[in-house]
Amino acid sequence: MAGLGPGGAAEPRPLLVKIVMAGESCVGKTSIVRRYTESGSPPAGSPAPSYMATIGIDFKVKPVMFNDRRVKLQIWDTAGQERFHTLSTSYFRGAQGFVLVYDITNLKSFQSITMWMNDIYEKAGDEVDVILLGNKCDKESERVVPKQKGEKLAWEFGMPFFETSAKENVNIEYAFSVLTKEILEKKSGVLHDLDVVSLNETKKRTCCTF
Ligand SMILES: Nc1nc2c(ncn2[C@@H]2O[C@H](COP(=O)(O)OP(=O)(O)OP(=O)(O)O)[C@@H](O)[C@H]2O)c(=O)[nH]1
Repeated sequence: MAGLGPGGAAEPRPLLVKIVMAGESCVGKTSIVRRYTESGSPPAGSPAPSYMATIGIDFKVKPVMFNDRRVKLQIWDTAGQERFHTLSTSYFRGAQGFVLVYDITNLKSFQSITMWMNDIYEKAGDEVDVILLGNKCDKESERVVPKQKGEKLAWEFGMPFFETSAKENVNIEYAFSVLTKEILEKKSGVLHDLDVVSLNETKKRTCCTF
């Protein structure tokens, strides 16, 4: 149900948007979600934490405002390891948006993007909004995927593209704001209304790492 605003008027419920992170293992999906949703993330430039693979699935909620409307971004962080592929892609259904990530220092992660797009189309349909991120752009000396290649692939699929660094906090907030805008401008009519909840709330469900 709707809550009461400061003047006693009924406030519309927040909109729920389901976004799924996708891409190969170790490209930085969890780090990107943490950077975006956790105010306590290590300052840009901190040493990279040791890698802990996501096992199964995990989600966080990020409250944002869009055109004076409260929105809850429910961001699902899937495991990139091959052995979790069936489980991870089963969460693609019902998503309104995808953040598809490769690592600019890992050619295989870039070459797998077309396969991930096929999974997205198959499970979520071809109308869904997707953005492509070339992550770890702070590691310029180890780059093996030129920026132009990322731009070209994104252009072929008709999706926005950004190079990002979860470590240095480059383009993370901006990339999510572009995706949120695309989703809400196109699909606001079919998004779910939710009960009013605190906008400061950031929930974490299962976090299974080893
Ligand atoms: N230099 C640098 N390292 C990063 C960046 N993003 C992530 N890393 C590191 O890359 C490793 C893998 O990051 P994760 O976020 O766990 O990768 P993931 O894609 O979630 O991996 P899975 O859970 O296996 O799917 C970790 O050691 C991170 O600290 C970045 O932007 N720059």
